[in-house]
Amino acid sequence: MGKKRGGARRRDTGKPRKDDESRDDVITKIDMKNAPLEAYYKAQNIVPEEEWNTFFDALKQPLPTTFRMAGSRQVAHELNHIIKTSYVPNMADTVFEGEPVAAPVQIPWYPEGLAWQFNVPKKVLRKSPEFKKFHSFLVFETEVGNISRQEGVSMIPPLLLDVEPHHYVLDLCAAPGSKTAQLLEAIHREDTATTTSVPSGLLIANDSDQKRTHLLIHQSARLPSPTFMVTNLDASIYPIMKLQAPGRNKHTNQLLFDRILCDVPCSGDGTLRKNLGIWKRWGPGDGNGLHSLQLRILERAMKLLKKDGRIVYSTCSMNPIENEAVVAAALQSNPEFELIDVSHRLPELKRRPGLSTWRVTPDKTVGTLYDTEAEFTAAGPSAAGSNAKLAASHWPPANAAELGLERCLRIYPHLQDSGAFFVAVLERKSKAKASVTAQDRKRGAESPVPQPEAKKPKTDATPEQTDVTVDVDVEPELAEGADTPHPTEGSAEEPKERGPDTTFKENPYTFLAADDPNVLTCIEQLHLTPSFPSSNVLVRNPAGDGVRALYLTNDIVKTLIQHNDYSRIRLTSAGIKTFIRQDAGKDAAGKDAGSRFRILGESLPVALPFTEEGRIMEAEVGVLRRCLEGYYPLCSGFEEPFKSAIEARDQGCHIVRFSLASSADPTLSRHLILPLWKSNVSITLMIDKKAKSALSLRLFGEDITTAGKETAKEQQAKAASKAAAASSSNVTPMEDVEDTMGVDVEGEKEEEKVVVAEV
Ligand SMILES: C[S@@+](CC[C@H](N)C(=O)[O-])C[C@H]1O[C@@H](n2cnc3c(N)ncnc32)[C@H](O)[C@@H]1O
Repeated sequence: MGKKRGGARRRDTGKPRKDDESRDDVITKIDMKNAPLEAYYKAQNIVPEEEWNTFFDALKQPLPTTFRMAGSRQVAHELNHIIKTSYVPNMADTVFEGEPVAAPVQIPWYPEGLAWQFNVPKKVLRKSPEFKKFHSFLVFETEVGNISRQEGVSMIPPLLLDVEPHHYVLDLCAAPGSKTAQLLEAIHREDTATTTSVPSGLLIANDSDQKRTHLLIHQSARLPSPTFMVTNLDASIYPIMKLQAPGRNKHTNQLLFDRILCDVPCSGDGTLRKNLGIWKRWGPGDGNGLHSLQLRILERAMKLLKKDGRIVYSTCSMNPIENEAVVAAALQSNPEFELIDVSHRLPELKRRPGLSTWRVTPDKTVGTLYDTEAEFTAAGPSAAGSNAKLAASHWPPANAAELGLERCLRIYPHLQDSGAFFVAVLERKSKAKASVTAQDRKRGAESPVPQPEAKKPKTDATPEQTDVTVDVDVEPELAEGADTPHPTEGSAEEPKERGPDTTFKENPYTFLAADDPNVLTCIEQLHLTPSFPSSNVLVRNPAGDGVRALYLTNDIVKTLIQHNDYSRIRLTSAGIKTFIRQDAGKDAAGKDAGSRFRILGESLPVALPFTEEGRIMEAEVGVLRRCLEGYYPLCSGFEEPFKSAIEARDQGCHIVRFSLASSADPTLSRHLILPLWKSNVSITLMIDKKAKSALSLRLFGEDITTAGKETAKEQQAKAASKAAAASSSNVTPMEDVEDTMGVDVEGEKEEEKVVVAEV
């Protein structure tokens, strides 16, 4: 299950739970102090002096719970309407233990009012009937991917990246994937509630931590996409991939991106309100140490970007060494880039400009800070912490004032009751504009361009070697500060070419021929239309194994897989698992019915546009109710006309359009399309039990599923035994220290998700 966040906070009146005693993040309000942290940020003047106390007090307050509506736009608006018109009015006048409790409110700056926040103690969520009901709704809708719990400020970078469905997008440090999900939604903005579009774009989510890449795969399962790939590489040496040159069979181009998100690893002190352990362990060395990696990642992104492309660089740290210093150094060495003014974007988001001056300390007590590298060097070896590895790029460059650093966004907790965050939006300019910028910067730079001491990306000076001709415009690498040639698309350097990675243990990715018997069988059994992209079907089976699952990709994902060694790019996932072969059990005569392909429930929106309309069955909401109430309702038990219709169908996968016209809630879609599996005498809905519960709550206002009823019984029994134990020991039972919504983006998700149909 998902990691619990901020969950280890000790209650004001209670002692820590036994299992909390060994944890370093268990901390009370009284421990929320760190003298070096306070001295450091005061010295950086990150907020005006008169604002300091408000700012610092806000850092000690519990962070509100925030969430946004995810999934297709139609479902998002539908659920938002339900929250606004049903749940919020219901919670509006809640009084708990004599105190009024505020209902959730929409986050004012988030587009279309699709994000919310609330701040109530956990016991309110558990004990107030109004909040409890809302909490269940959130938990279930989060489980099925219609709601994403995400810190409010962390929603900003993808919004400013301006992703469109045709863009090639790279998320370099992506895990656990809350921003990746937003990027996927942007690529899929043309999707309807029932059907997934097949955008021409691409999203590669990368993380260097192999375990965390699996969180990305899990996260993306909530929005199945044929455009999606996951890689497991060090972002600072991310390789250039090859792709098919249009119309030239034996030629490849280098893959450059329209949009790159660098949400880099950072000290995380912007998350002090929820990661309380940071109060104990924060030191200036964290940011100093991360600076070089952050800079190498941003500079690598710059090499991978198309001309006129956009990079968003972000951290959840307030430290200028991890923020403005990184951006300034990267701009210095890549003069064709500039910071974009986004002051008109998200107008209700309260923000402060980026800093143009900051100070650096090698001393963990923050006793001395140095304004320039020269001052630090002059202090000599006797200065505290002088052996710290500091580079010129830690300090503001001489021409910092000309870099437009005030265009960066700094978000602080007291501005709108949020976490702290830093965002910079950079664009690679076209030649004419860039040469002016470069000349200006050259003139402005009084000192040599600062470079970090720490290791630089291991890059060759030559473009990528390929086994076929590389069809790209390659220009010499732009000299720092030079005013002559500017790199064009395709000029990125390539880290040393590596051979296949033998340590990489994933199964291979093999495209099947369009007339492969497995593809033809799948098309025939599921009645797919001729428009089905049968040449974009891949399998992940080791050679010789029978074909079980078929994955679907779009064209760009296919060409990338075909032109790049999957182990070299450490490709962990590509495309979307759409069809699966399933044993059909016995037929009516008791004979083995063989195996048949079925559509995975969560991938139905991908397959639906290719399904013959005439094969979709129609049913009333009563049929759905029975399918939710029992695991395997008998075909013979349904009312006509569905009874005869289902009995006439073969064993295997069928798609049903349920009419919700008679549903009491007018805000719901009028249709719901779901896959079911027919065995010899019964049927079952092919969605997981949590998706069934979410659907049941939405349609019937209660969880009528068998699993839901069993869980409710277990919970009642647990509560009764807790109460009995408490009354016998005369002690109030300790509240659980669970995450308020039970699940977050790191939570594990079961297989399939509910699909709500178009009105
Ligand atoms: C701030 S987190 C990213 C959060 C993520 N963007 C999200 O919104 O869910 C930073 C991530 O960078 C990864 N990371 C650390 N060093 C890296 C490197 N050299 N290359 C790629 N990823 C790296 C970490 O494993 C971590 O998952």
